[in-house]
Amino acid sequence: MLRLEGLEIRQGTFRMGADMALEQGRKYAVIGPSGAGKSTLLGALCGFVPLAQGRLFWQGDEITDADPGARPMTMLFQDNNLFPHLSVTQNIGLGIRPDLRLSAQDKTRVAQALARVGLSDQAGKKPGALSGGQQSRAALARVLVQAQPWVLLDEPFAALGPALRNEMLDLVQDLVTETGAGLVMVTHAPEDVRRIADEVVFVGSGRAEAPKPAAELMDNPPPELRAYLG
Ligand SMILES: Nc1ncnc2c1ncn2[C@@H]1O[C@H](COP(=O)(O)OP(=O)(O)OP(=O)(O)O)[C@@H](O)[C@H]1O
Repeated sequence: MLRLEGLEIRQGTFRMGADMALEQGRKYAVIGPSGAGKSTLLGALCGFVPLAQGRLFWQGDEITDADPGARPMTMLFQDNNLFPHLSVTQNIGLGIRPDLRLSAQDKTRVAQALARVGLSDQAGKKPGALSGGQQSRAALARVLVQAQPWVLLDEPFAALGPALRNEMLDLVQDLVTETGAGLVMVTHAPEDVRRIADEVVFVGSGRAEAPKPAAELMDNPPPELRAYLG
């Protein structure tokens, strides 16, 4: 369990609070108006945004001040964070060892991850030579080799068309189910929530609300969420 205990997060004059527990293996969608603090919340979980107050626990161990690399999570951003001068294989290898000194076993893991996302035949290419969907697949393969208990996605597929976005969401869903990872995904699209999320964290009015079951909440949204959904 990932426990957010009395968090206060500040970015300049912006402030938000969060107090909740996220259960291992569940899929959470983070939704709310633009500027409400969704990305800030993910940044705070990953250690990119410092906490002004409160404590963060993973499986009972405090990780409030842990370096981003020492936390039990991988973050995937919209731009996929692929290095343009490295091949797809090397980009994925970075998820195992930043110096790319990979053992035979590591190389096998990279090849398996590439196969799992359907990119074996693109392994030697640079990211610039891949389509948008293939770049997303490469980024997901890197998430896969990192094998962290939590995967955090910040509007990862917003630049893709609807059919491709659904394909990627289904792939994410399959990958987290296969690996038992938990998922926290920021999205603006209610249909994404229905497609993938078990629970919803609504961010608004300076607070990230504790998670609520997705189907129930989307069928019967409270006033603030109803106003956001339009
Ligand atoms: N580096 C920063 N310095 C100062 N203020 C910041 C910084 N980053 C974000 N903010 C402010 O924090 C608030 C929350 O921003 P955040 O990006 O988390 O919102 P969001 O809900 O993810 O929005 P969107 O849906 O538009 O991506 C905003 O008011 C923003 O202006």
